[in-house]
Amino acid sequence: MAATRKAAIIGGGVIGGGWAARFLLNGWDVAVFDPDPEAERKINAVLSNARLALPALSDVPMPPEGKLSFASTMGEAVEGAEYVQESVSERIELKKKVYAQLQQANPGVLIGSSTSGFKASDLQDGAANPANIIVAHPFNPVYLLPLSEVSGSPRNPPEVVERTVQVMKDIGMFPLVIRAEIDAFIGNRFLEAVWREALWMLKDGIATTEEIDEAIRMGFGLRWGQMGLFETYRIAGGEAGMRHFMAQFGPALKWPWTKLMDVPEFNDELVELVANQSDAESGAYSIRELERIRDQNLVGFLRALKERNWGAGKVLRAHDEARAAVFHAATDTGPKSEPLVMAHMQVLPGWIDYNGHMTESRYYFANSETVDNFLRLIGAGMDYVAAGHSYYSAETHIRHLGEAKLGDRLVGTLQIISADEKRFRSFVRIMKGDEVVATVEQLCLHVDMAEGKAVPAAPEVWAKLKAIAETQAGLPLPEGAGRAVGQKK
Ligand SMILES: NC(=O)C1=CN([C@@H]2O[C@H](COP(=O)(O)OP(=O)(O)OC[C@H]3O[C@@H](n4cnc5c(N)ncnc54)[C@H](O)[C@@H]3O)[C@@H](O)[C@H]2O)C=CC1
Ligand SMILES: C[N+](C)(C)CC(=O)CC(=O)[O-]
Repeated sequence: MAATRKAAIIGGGVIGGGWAARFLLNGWDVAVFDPDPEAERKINAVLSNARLALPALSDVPMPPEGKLSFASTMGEAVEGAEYVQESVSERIELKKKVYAQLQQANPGVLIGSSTSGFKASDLQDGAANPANIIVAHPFNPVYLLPLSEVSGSPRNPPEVVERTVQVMKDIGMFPLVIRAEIDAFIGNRFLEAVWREALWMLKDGIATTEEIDEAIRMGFGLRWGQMGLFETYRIAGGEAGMRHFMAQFGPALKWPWTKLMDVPEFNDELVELVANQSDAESGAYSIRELERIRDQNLVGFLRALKERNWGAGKVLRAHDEARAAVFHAATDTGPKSEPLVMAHMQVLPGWIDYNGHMTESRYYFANSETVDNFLRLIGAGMDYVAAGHSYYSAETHIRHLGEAKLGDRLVGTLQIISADEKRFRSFVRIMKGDEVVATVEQLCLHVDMAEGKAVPAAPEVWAKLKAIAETQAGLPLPEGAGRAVGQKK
């Protein structure tokens, strides 16, 4: 087992709480330092929401959750930490003071800042070790949205950028390295333009907060989340693509379509206008309720992207694959005279039914995971299928013996009861610790997929299957094997 990694989160507000949840749910220990006496309560509230949302994006077991602690000093928080995410309020003098204390306590530690707009050079000025301070700007909610804008200065050696990128990847984020230092990076420069336009429209009485939100969520907001700006406009150019789009809409750059050159005056009147309309639009919900609604919408959206291996969905798949490799490494790799450990699984949020238990179809899925890994082991994995042969299930009997609930970790073991060149009969136990929660007995036939009929397996596949069957031949017939539905014991 690899040693648990530790991150220190300095500042436990909206963003620090989100980072804490992402690190913890990815198996890191987290120490938070925040002088606010309410910080612990707030972080735990964010964490409860994150526990409902982030695991719902995963199709492989989550790593065991890391330990959360609240440090009484910054030195205590950063002790033994591999990485610090600074998330204190957006005031440069405060951030610099924090870096001085952190670097005094742990001079070599890598510090990523959540700043929404300060350049790395500005944050580094006057620091004892400027090379180790870099921007890692996230988007809210940090535990669901993968983007982290990694922005360094010439004072950051390439290894610091690379280490930051690696930490972000290790917690399932998409690190976007910004190639030139600019205020507010890419995301906020863009959002600021949209924000300014929206404030003008409010101030000029053109639209309400609700109407502006509807314009986004009923239309272009849905496009941006899956294709961004340029890919969307490329399609808007029709078959002639981007060039036609530019020819048609380029002249609009000179038309009065935007007020971006001006900034509305930021005064109490503007604040009241925005805040009152926002209360009228969304005040019926508490912030935590809105967060949960937002999270569940994002989970559905992200899962759709994951299904299609597109955009942010690609990042989710890659993160699953990296974690799956850890669990695959803990499965058996050869014959053994006891049931083979073939799959590690976790009851994830999407697996639960209205009774609060693992839903029926997931028992079949748990068997498939176990048998599919077994097929890979005997050389009948995806390459074999692509070459035209596969094992098809012909008969399956599931017995439900115990309960599996949200978060439970399950292991699938497989025993071969009988096998020949054309078929095998397997007996899978779905285990929760020492308890058998289900058994799945199955007959699989080896099939020529083009012919659609059972044929002998390739000699090398049969040799591996036979070796396992022979090694397990001395095992007693499992209790329950061969039972009919409803049969008395
Ligand atoms: N709220 C947002 O949407 C986003 C904010 N950010 C950035 O994240 C950072 C934090 O912002 P939020 O979480 O929104 O603010 P926040 O106001 O929710 O939290 C800031 C926290 O810092 C704590 N703090 C103040 N002085 C401290 C000190 N000396 N040591 C430790 N903690 C201290 C405060 O008690 C507070 O809990 C800012 O740099 C902000 O620009 C980045 C992305 C999005
Ligand atoms: C409003 N904001 C500048 C703090 C926003 C961000 O920095 C990113 C986000 O989550 O939109």
